[in-house]
This record gives sequence, C-alpha cells and structure tokens, in this order.
Amino acid sequence: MYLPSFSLQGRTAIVTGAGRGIGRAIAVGLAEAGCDVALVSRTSADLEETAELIRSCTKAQTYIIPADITSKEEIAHVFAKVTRDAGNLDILVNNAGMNIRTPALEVTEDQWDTIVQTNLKSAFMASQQAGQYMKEHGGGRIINISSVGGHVALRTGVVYGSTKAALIQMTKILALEWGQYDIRVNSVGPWYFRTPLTEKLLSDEQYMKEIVDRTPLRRIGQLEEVVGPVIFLASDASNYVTGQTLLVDGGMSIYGF
Ligand SMILES: NC(=O)C1=CN([C@@H]2O[C@H](COP(=O)(O)OP(=O)(O)OC[C@H]3O[C@@H](n4cnc5c(N)ncnc54)[C@H](OP(=O)(O)O)[C@@H]3O)[C@@H](O)[C@H]2O)C=CC1
Ligand SMILES: C[C@H](O)[C@@H]1OC(=O)[C@H](O)[C@@H]1O
Repeated sequence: MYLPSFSLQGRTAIVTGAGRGIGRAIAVGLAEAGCDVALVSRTSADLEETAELIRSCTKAQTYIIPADITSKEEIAHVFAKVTRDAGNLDILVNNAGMNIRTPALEVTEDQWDTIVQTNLKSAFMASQQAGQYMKEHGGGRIINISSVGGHVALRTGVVYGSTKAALIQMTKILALEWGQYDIRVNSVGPWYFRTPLTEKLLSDEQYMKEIVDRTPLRRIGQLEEVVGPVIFLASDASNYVTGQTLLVDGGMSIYGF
C-alpha cells in the first residue's frame, strides 16, 4: 500500500567518473536496480572493467563513453550518444571529481582552474545537457556527488571544499528552477570512503585514527553505503525530495565535541 518502488527497471543513467571508486560502485548499483548505464571517464580500460562487473551480475545495457568532462564538446557528445543509442535519459549522476590538497597560501591558478573545472563547471555543463533533455521528455533526476567538505571545513583543500559547497548550492538552485519540469536535483555528500582518490590518505594510521575519532560510527564508509542513498534519490521512493543534500558521513558532520 505505502511501499514505494526502488526499482530503476527500464531507465537509463549517465554516471561520470564511473571508471573507479565511488562512480564505479554507483554505476554497478544502478545496474543492479535495473538501470541501463552510460559509463563516462577518461580511461577506457577502467570503463571496460566497470562494464564487465555490470555484465557479470546484471542484464543491464552498458554504454562505454570515454570523455573528459571538463570539455563542453565532449560532454555534448556523451549526451548525444546516450539519447541516440539508448533512446532516453532518466538519471544523471555527476560523480567525477578530484582534489589537489594544497594549503590556501600555496594554491596556484592552474590548481584552482583544474579543480573548479573538474568538480563544478563539468557538473553544471552536464546538468544543462540533462536538464534540457529531461525538460523535453517528462522529467528526470540529477544527483550530484558533493562531500561533507562542502558542508563543514576540512583540512583537505580550500578549492576542493569550495567546489563542493558550490555544488550543494547549485543543487538547490537547479531544483528550484527545474521542479516545474518534474526534474529532481539532489546531492549526496560522502565522508571518507576508500578509493584511489583517498587510498594514500587512509593508509596513514594516524590520519585514519583522526578520521575515526571524528566519526560517531567509528569507521569510514563501505562503498555500498554510498550507493544506497543514490538509488533512493534515483528512484520513485524520493519523488517528493528535491534540492536536498544527503550527508553519508557516519555522523561526522554532527560531531561538535
Ligand atoms: N572517496 C571519498 O572519500 C570521497 C569522494 N568524494 C567525491 O566522490 C567523487 C568520486 O570520488 P572517488 O571515487 O573517491 O575518486 P576516484 O579518483 O577514485 O575516481 C574519480 C573518477 O572520476 C574520473 N574523472 C576524474 N576527472 C575526470 C575528467 N576530467 N573527465 C572524466 N572523468 C574524470 C576518474 O577517471 P579518469 O581519471 O580516468 O578520467 C575516475 O573514474 C568525487 O567527486 C569526490 O570528490 C566525496 C567525499 C569523499
Ligand atoms: C571527505 C573529503 O571529500 C575527502 O577529502 C579529500 O581530500 C578527498 O579528496 C576526499 O574527497
């Protein structure tokens, strides 16, 4: 009677940064929920690995599309290929991101440009492409992968944290503008998960201890624990949720003292 559907059967998603880490986990999880998935990153071999994982456990269709999401032209190509080959687009996950951990006084202009283009500008450009298509085809869902670093101050870089805070605000404003088209725009903000982006940090025992001491659940996340909230926000179970950021952080963001 009241149980909504979490199924994504018959839907098509684009996942940026699907070549490894959180993006790979999200892509596989979406496929396990019934979704066909377009896999985007710069490294074809990584995308092939993700597609093989999906093929090994689901019947989902995969579209491997190597692209640099900092290029407006390459993003446009991704959307043209997916909407042509798949014939629809229901979900966009803006996951691709990076960090160059530099003290504020030492940040170079190139570092600023690279982080902002990868984490923020690309997500906006992809959202514009998705929003235009979804507006013309009855709606859809956009999920931005931000970070607790966009919600509280972290020591891992002012530029990174600024892009994640901007992503959270972009989520709200696009949700405001596009709600009339039945496009829901939300964000998921992870704390630490072990991926190639964080492996080096997390292999430092002292650093890991400091993370655990700041985390009420006393551990970092497991990749499937960030996938669940994404499936929720991609499915009909979140039909009345938009403009929100779901922090998947083991309670870290509420830890005052
Ligand atoms: N891991 C964590 O603890 C946390 C991660 N996050 C966020 O989650 C997201 C994923 O992080 P994570 O999985 O750890 O990172 P990884 O570095 O493990 O994976 C990043 C993915 O993004 C792709 N990517 C990077 N730059 C580009 C580009 N210019 N064009 C296309 N694809 C690109 C990479 O592929 P390639 O280099 O081959 O292009 C790779 O597939 C990021 O937005 C990150 O900020 C947030 C909080 C915590
Ligand atoms: C939790 C943060 O986002 C974390 O900080 C980093 O330096 C990594 O880049 C992760 O994203």
